[in-house]
Amino acid sequence: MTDVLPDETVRTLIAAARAAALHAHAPYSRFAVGAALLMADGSVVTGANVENASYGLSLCAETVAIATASAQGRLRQIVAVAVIGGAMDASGRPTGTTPVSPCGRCRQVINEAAQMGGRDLPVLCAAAEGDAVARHRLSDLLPHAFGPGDLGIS
Ligand SMILES: O=c1ccn([C@H]2C[C@H](O)[C@@H](CO)O2)c(=O)[nH]1
Repeated sequence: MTDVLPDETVRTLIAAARAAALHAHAPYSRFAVGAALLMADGSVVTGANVENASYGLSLCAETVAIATASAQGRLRQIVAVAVIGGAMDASGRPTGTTPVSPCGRCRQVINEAAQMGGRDLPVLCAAAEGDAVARHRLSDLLPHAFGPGDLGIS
């Protein structure tokens, strides 16, 4: 269990999420989101939002990152999540200084990784620019969650 993330780790994860957001496919909302997962071995897995012409089929950055970790057989090894986002400028770079918080569906997707990994994940919420970081725990963002334990799975 990662209790308190060192500031350097927080900065590294946010930088990775910002780099990932540059690959967002977000021509409809023009809101780029990047997510970075800290893995138990110290490596980082990232994702960016992938929108769709059928708007409701769009994939959030956090979900893309978690699916990538799962595809690598590492769903249980996620120890922290960072998310950043912001409105894209003309060149496609996310902008702004207001931290972004995971949407409700992403909180539930993060919860699957958290509960299967036996952790209460730190979720770091930052903006495209600036130093503001809101440090949450998943259990604060999604209290009383429905999860694998409700189906007898651990
Ligand atoms: O937690 C979130 C919230 C929103 N988005 C994306 C979805 C859509 O592409 C864009 C605007 O909602 O931001 C994410 O990637 N993660």
